Amino acid sequence: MKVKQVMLENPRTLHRSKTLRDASELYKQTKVNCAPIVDDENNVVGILTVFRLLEALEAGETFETRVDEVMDCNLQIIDEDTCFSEICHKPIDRLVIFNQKRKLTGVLTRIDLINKVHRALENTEDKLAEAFETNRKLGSIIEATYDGIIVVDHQGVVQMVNSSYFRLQDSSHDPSGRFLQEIPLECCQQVLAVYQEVMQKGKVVFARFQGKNLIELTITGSPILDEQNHPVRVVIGLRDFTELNQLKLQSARYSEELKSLRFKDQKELIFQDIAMERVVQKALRVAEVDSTVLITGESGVGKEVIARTIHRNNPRAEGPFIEINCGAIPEHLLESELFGYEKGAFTGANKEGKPGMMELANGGTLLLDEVGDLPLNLQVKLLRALQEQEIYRIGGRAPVKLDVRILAATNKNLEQMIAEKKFREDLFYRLNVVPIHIPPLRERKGDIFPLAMHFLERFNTKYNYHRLFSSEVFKLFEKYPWPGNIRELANLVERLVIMSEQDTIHSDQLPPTFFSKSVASPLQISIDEIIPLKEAREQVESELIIKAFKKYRSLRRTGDALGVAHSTLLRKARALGISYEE
Ligand SMILES: Nc1ncnc2c1ncn2[C@@H]1O[C@H](COP(=O)(O)OP(=O)(O)OP(=O)(O)O)[C@@H](O)[C@H]1O
Repeated sequence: MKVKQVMLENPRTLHRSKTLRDASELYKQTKVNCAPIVDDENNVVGILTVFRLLEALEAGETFETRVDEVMDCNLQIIDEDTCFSEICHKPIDRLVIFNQKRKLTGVLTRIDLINKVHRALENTEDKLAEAFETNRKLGSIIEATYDGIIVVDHQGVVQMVNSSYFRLQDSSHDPSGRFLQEIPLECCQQVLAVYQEVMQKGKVVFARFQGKNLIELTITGSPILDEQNHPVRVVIGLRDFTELNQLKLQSARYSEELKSLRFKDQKELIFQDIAMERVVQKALRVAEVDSTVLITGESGVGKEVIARTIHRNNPRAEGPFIEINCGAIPEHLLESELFGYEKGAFTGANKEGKPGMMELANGGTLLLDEVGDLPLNLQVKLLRALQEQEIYRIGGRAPVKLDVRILAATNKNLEQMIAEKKFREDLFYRLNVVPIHIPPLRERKGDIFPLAMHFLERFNTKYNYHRLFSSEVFKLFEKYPWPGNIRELANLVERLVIMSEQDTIHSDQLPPTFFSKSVASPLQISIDEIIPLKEAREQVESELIIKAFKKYRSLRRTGDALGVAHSTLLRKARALGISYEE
């Protein structure tokens, strides 16, 4: 502290001819207790303190006495930049302070000094209290930090640790005061290496530590530098990822459990065979994203069921699931069904116009079932819609934005159709982003029993029966090739439940196809002449359909017997020119 910081600045002076009365007036006015006395040239010639004035009065002087008669001439002259510690032993009453140009700038009196020191003390106390509070706050922040903290000095001695540190240490012993290499931590060597590197480089250093039992730490060393930028202390932070890893593991386990619960929750999706389990796993995986999926498999294997499973497990699950059967809608209506139309687009159109299935599926999923039956001109339009993510209604000019997840299903061999130029290759690749093939029921025999039981329970509940299958029935079920797949199985079980006269359903109630040779060996067809395969197929199909129509006289039962969906049956009959009356 310099003298100029504690002196009384620019004191009022008294001319040496002034009296003690003038001096006492000056003290009263300026509330000071001393005054430098100057001569005609304004040189300081003495100093008169209150104490000296009182002494003079006591000794018999009067208020009319001149100040230069009683002033103290033994002046102590000090430079204002002198350190206070150098002058504090001198008689303070008499200090007159000059600046470097020898100009009077202040006086130092005892009372002023006491006041100043008192104020400075008060100030220091406030600052100390502030520092104490900041220290306390910093301390509690360090304590509250989840990371373990070790502060190490430049000699490698631990100065302090926070309480989080003890989570990582095997014992509760405070390592403060010990050398860093002695701290009881599994990662002690790595901590030491970090400390040494920080001390060398004076920069922040990171390291990773992988211990036993999923223990994983990030070690950070940060230097505290002195004024010459040399590290004097190192703050080491230990961030523990162990719990995070455990949580990750736990959450992975939960999500696995959730997945298997979801498996079980697919009430409409019964499976036990490993082949089908793979299909379902693939479907659930692809459900997490929005890729286009092409589901293939024979009629009735469950393509639509898998499509619904994908939708239900997709973030779009709350959105609509719209299915359009491209094979069941007459060609001239299909376009307006798919894309919709504006009012007055064509004769017979709804006056208000109508949104198409693609538009209705916005925010959800669109299943293009029997996509192989899509006429070529619509294949082009569909491809454009999928690429542009927008459609035009028939007669509409403004595009409608699409946000639809597309699933397509078919029982046709699209690759063969491409070769025959009946299906566009570019559309095929656009749809076949993720292929899912569902094997026929005869190739996943493990599903026959659970499916049969599932349908038995469903129809028992529906019709309020308590039917059971005899064991021979299951044996025959397993041998049967199920050309109509699960649809055929479901229909058969429903029929057996209704038609059976007793609760146990025996094998003799099964249709003759279950006992025909064809089950064991392929059908014998006699061939008289060589004809093109396509023609032969059409002949066989048409004979079979006519025969089955005659026998069953019901579209549904005919379909069941031939193992095809009604829509497929109708389409085939139409294509072969077979008229059908129930
Ligand atoms: N795994 C399954 N669990 C329970 N029911 C199933 C399963 N797979 C299919 N089904 C049922 O079988 C019937 C036929 O299934 P789906 O319509 O999904 O077959 P598809 O392959 O789409 O047939 P198509 O090619 O004729 O359209 C439906 O009634 C469906 O509920």
